Formats: sequence, structure tokens, C-alpha cells
Amino acid sequence: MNTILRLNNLTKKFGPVTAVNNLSFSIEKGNVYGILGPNGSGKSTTLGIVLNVVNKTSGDFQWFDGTQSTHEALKKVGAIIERPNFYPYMTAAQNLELVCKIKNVEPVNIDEKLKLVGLLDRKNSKFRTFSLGMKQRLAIGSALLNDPEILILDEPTNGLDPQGIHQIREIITRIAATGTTILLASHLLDEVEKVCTHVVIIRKGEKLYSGPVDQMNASFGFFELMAADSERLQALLLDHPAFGKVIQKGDLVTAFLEEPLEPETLNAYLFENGLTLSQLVKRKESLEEQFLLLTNEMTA
Ligand SMILES: Nc1ncnc2c1ncn2[C@@H]1O[C@H](COP(=O)(O)OP(=O)(O)OP(=O)(O)O)[C@@H](O)[C@H]1O
Repeated sequence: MNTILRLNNLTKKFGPVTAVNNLSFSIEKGNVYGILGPNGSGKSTTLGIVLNVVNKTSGDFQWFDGTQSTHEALKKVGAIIERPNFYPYMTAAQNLELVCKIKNVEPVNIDEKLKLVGLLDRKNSKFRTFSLGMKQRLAIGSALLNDPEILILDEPTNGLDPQGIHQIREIITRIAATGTTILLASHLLDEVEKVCTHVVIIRKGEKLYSGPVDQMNASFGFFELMAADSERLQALLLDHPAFGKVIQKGDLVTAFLEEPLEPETLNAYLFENGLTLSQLVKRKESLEEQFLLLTNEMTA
């Protein structure tokens, strides 16, 4: 696989605030990456550093094979990290022609890109008549004019209505299908799940998880149990090698699995040790619950 971008122990401090803390991950060609984290977790700062608009404090990053300067490499990157800004009195097509002039690319792709973002039929409408969703789509079309290797988007659906959100997500999927690598920042787990193949979860600038989105839900689940003798129940669970954390709230004992275990096997183990259960339920955290557990765990 070709590496598009590699971050090595990247750190950014704004005075006493460490916005990005020792962050390392890499972006491989052809995937759709989400940087997922709550507000203020350092997503925009990370994007700003690799796009050369924010100075890093320490660590480094490397674009492509590392042989070009960042300035040269960024010519192969399309990025939208601010609210889309075009000339309001010019049409969509005229604005894109201007972008072509600025980027020094032939204006041959304009219709193709407008079509990709669903704006071909509005190419002669003035920018000021566009909805926020259309403005965002035009910005995506504009960022694609030079056929970049990677498209970078910061919170691409922020402020849009459900229809606008759906359109943007569909367009991102369409662009990814053409082989363009995508890196987007989002605070929405649901968005990353829907659009991305890979995720880097950060909190307070630190990486909590990185890997394929479909392996995020790799928890073995947990049991919710009740027995008349809950102290003995807890002791037996803690003795069993499959369990990690065991917590009790009222009469309910929750035991988290660190390896697979079937309810029948657990029931038989407890019965053989002289304990009968009044309740046995096996559950798995939803992705949402796991994300919250992961991001809250580091609060302390
Ligand atoms: N120019 C700046 N000066 C001082 N502090 C900053 C600056 N830019 C960002 N920060 C701080 O760095 C931290 C990370 O901010 P950043 O904008 O990167 O997070 P984010 O994950 O993109 O959040 P959001 O989605 O809210 O933009 C925050 O504590 C923020 O207040």
C-alpha cells in the first residue's frame, strides 16, 4: 500500500494548552479516514499542521514518500478547512474558472466536478443564491479541480440540514469510489461509521484508537447477572479467566468479558460452584456506548 501521509509524535501547544499530544498515525492510499473526537480534541489543529497553516511544536509529518517539500506535496492535496468562500456575484462555473486560474490548472474538468457534486444544472447560478449545502458542495468540487490524491475535509456536514448532510455523505462516498483518498474530521460517530473505512479516535489531542471502522466494535460484550448471594457471584466471576472488570449496582452485577464466553458455559460454571442465578443476560455495547466509554475513560 502507498502511504499518503504519516504523522510521527506530532505535538502542538498553544501556551499552556496541549492541543495535539504525541499523535502518530498514517493514511494509506484509497481509504476513507475519519479523525473522530469531541469538540476541542485537536482535530482542526492536526489538519492545520499537515496543511502548513499551523506550526507544530514538535514531532513531524511526511507527505507521500517524503522526498518533496510540504509546499510541493500540497499541490496534490485538496482541502476544505474553512467555511466555503467564493465571489457571491459570480456563477458557480465562473468561480471554478477563477480557482483553475489561481491553481494553474486547465479549466477542462469544471463540468465533470460540478456533476460529481450534483451542481451541473446550477452551473450558471450566482453563488449568492446557493444554500449552505450547495456552497459546501461547490467547495468540494473546487477542491477536486486538480484531481488531488487526497481530499481533506473538516466537519463537512456542520450546520447542514438532514438532506444536506445526506447529500454531502453521498458525494464523499462517490469520490472515494473513484479512488481518491479522503481524510475528514468529525465529532459525529454516526458520520464516521457511515462514511469512513478507517478511524483515528482522539481526545485531548491524544490517540485512543486507530484502525478499521468495522473493528471498532470488537468488544466481547458483558453479562448482567443477579443471584441471591451477590458477593459469592462477584467472587466467582473475578476467579474466572474470561472476565475483566466486575461492577455491582444494587442487586445487578455487570461483568465485562475480555475473551469470548457463552451464557451456557457461564451458567454451568456458576452452578458447578453451587450458585444459582435469578437473572442472566448477555449484552454487547453499541458502538455509541463504546465510543463514550473510550472517550470518558481518559477524563480522570
Ligand atoms: N489559535 C489557537 N490559540 C489557542 N488555543 C487554540 C488555538 N486553536 C486551537 N486551540 C485550542 O486547542 C484545542 C484543540 O482545538 P481544535 O480546534 O484543534 O479542536 P477540534 O477537535 O477541531 O474541535 P472543534 O470541533 O470544536 O473545532 C482546544 O483546546 C482549543 O481551544
